[in-house]
Amino acid sequence: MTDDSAALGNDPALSEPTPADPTRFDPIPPPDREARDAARERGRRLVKPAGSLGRLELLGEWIAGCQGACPPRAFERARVVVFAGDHGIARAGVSAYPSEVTAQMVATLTSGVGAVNALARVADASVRVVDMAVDADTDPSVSEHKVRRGSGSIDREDALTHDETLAALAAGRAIADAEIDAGADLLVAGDMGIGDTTPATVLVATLTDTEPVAAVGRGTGIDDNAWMRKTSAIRDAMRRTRPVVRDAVALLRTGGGADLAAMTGFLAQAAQRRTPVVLDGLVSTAAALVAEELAYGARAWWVAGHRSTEPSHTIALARLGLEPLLELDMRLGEGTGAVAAIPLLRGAVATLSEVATFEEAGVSTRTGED
Ligand SMILES: O=C(O)c1ccc[n+]([C@@H]2O[C@H](COP(=O)([O-])O)[C@@H](O)[C@H]2O)c1
Ligand SMILES: Cc1cc2nc[nH]c2cc1C
Repeated sequence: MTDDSAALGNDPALSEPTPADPTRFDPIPPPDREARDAARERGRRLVKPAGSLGRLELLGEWIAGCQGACPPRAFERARVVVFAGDHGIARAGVSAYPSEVTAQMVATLTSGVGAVNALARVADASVRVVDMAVDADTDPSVSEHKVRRGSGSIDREDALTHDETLAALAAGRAIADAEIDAGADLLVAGDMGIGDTTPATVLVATLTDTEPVAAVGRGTGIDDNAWMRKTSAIRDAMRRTRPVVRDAVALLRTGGGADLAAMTGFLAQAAQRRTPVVLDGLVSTAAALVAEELAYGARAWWVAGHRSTEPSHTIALARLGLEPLLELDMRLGEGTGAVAAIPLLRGAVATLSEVATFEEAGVSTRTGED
């Protein structure tokens, strides 16, 4: 949810499915200004002191703009897609956990017993897991879009080939299309991948020209020795990513991974299809930063669910101009921070649609007003 909302047209033809070239986007339409203004006006008439619901009011206005409707409708199908992948850089000792956890967690999340599954049930959202590059054989129900087993070790080689990068971007876009066509009206991109905070930090630090030491974080909870290895890995990877900073596809190829590329396509395509997204932590926000490079204006369709403890998450949010809804010191990924915020979005819709106006309730308005 950003403040700028330059008025472009509202042409439904812009909501086309993914074209043959996965890097090409039509101009991203902004959310509907009229519906947003109508929501602001309606908010003023509701039976409460003006502005007293604080940022919940802005959230409701943003949702009204995304839906092009005032009052906004209750979300009917909130959907979390968890993008899973392994990263060669994990072999450099940059995580507190071994790579095999990725495949094990894919099975856990698919069985519905992970943290994101529990939070999603509370938020009335459903969860889908997709294996983009897990370094193991996973269930065919999740591996339809798999690009490879493990992305390259970005300190010394590309994460992906050019064709794999395009395939992952296209997969993310196709997944967004399929979810929206199936009725999804609110999307979350979650992540699961041991080592993935290293490439995510590389993408953010490269795009924001940040020094590795200012961007590096503790990920799954690394000790000081692993922190030094991770900082060196980020530094080495950035030697390879800096020269391609202006080329989003080359950036994903050199410093990203198949999961990050798919999330990038997913987030940009959601905006192309006028579907609001709740961003999660560092990894989804790093992909969002790249998606904004590919599809300028996409950020107007995203709200930040929370602020993770990762320093580069704060850096990425600042660059996108997004203020997170929650600050709970979460650092799990999977989409958990985004899903934790969904009840706030539901509350913003409910207040705009269910609260009576002063007139309806027969309550006196502010002193000095007619
Ligand atoms: O989203 C975040 O901000 C976040 C912060 C720290 C860790 N994670 C999760 O932990 C894993 C990556 O941590 P690491 O230390 O292995 O790079 C990966 O599965 C992420 O989903 C996620
Ligand atoms: C157990 C576990 C679960 C996770 N979920 C997201 N990242 C994770 C990392 C670990 C280690």
